Amino acid sequence: MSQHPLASSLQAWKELEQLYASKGKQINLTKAFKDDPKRFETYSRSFNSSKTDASFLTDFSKNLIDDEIYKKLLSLAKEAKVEQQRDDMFAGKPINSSEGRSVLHIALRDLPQDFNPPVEGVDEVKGELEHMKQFSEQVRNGQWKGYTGKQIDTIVNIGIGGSDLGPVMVCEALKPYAKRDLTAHFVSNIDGTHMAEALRASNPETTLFIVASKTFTTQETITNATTARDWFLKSAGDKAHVAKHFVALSTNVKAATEFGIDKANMFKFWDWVGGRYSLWSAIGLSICLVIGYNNFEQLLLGAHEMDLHYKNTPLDKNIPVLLALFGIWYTDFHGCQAHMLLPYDQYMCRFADYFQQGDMESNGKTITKDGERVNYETGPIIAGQAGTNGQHAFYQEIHQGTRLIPCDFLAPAQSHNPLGPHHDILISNFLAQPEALAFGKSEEEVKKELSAQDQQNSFLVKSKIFEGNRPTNSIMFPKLTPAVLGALIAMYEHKIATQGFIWGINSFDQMGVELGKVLAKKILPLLQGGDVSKVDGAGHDSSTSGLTKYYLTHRQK
Ligand SMILES: O=P(O)(O)OC[C@H]1O[C@H](O)[C@@H](O)[C@@H](O)[C@@H]1O
Repeated sequence: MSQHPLASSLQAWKELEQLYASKGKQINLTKAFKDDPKRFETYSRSFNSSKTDASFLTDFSKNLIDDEIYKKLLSLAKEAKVEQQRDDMFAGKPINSSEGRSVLHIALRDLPQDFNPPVEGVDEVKGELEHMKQFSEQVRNGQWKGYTGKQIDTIVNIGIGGSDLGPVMVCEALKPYAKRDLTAHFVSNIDGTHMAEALRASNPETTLFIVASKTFTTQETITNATTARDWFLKSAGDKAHVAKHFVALSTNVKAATEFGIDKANMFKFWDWVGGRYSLWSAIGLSICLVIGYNNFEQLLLGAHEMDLHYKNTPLDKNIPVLLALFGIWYTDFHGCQAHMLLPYDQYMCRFADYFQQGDMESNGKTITKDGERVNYETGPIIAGQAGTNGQHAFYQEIHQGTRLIPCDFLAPAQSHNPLGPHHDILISNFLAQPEALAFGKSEEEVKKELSAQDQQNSFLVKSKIFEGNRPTNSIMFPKLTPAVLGALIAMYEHKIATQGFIWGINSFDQMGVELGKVLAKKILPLLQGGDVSKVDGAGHDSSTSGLTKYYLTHRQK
């Protein structure tokens, strides 16, 4: 028997197809809630941690499920051997099979050493954390001085993808814990504008550049870092000063050394840390600098508590597993294409961007680990925005569009900025949207609100109807603390992993980002050569050649 069979060949999958056809698509949430006054109790789950302040409530009751479907989804997880695959991950087995690597971001936050996978490098985690602690404390308390003896007041994190999105998202989410007199810029894009704007706002005497790249070969990051170093040396002159102003976060010590970074200023991690799972590693240095090491440690500990929950909780109470299963129910049986992440917390405004990479780069795959092409959908399109901005932008389609778009709503009970009536108003929206999505507004209700004349206008009446039955998960936590954020991130990481386990795909490589990079490297010499007459013979299709010629004739001379 194959190790990673197509999910569609599993018995539970086939039974779910039948359940979808016989009743799944007709589940009516209004009726379901009326029939079962305890539906909220039945389908909500709590996460509590004894060692940190991380806790939250997840309400799954507004999903298009009944008891039979719910149980069948759990059987799907069992039959797909989710527990075995999860345990293999925690044990350090090389589950990233295309690259022959373990997947051990859980080891980066295993401070109490509960898992201790026997993999090379795991025993170095504590030492690297200690290095990050010492360095970040020196910078924050002003002991670390720039080349003219001044304290650092600006940091520029240079990285892209996983070496950017995590630090950006967390620094934004935990701003209430930030050292406010330390300005942090995050430069990712190869577009020179990104670096130019950061440099414009920085002083070479007081700026620390953090070059964050797992491979230390990424074109954007190396180009941006080189530009930053040139800019710095224009003022500092002597190359010896680079050591005070440039540090590297990488698994590639050799390439970082070649770039000119002092060994003492390198923070390393290991090939078993995926880029999009790396904020817990040295890649989190900018987070330590901004919020302080102790808060960073709380973030790790909160995530670790979620790791324990994922590892040790039976499937029917296992929050990441349930999120994964409901997601599969929509993606593969209801045919949903997208999934929205909607945090009602301004500080979480980059959360959906972060998990856009986390989910789409992990599960946007078509080939199972056995090399077969899947005959079902895998990872959904992830998007979202902080509430209530999204309500005034794209919620129209979620409420009344032709597509079913499942959403996760997240919100804190307490605000870091309790300002007049704001938080109650915010939360009233957080509560109202899932209610509106689930229960809608019937023709009868619409008519009651209209004048006798308007009631005759069938277009108007129909336009105001909300069909309802649009599924949501709601997640509430007391306050957005570092440990709560850590647990929430880990929860989604494990949701993504669980879905990948069920779909039989490898969620931990990213071969799909390679081809475009290779082609860009082939095209670049044509652009740098600047000879329009050479374009047609360069072996590109007529569209690429036509666009290249347009660029060469219109670009800056
Ligand atoms: O940290 P690096 O090596 O610079 O990679 C940056 C990014 O590059 C690619 O787009 C992918 O591999 C991402 O997963 C990664 O996060």
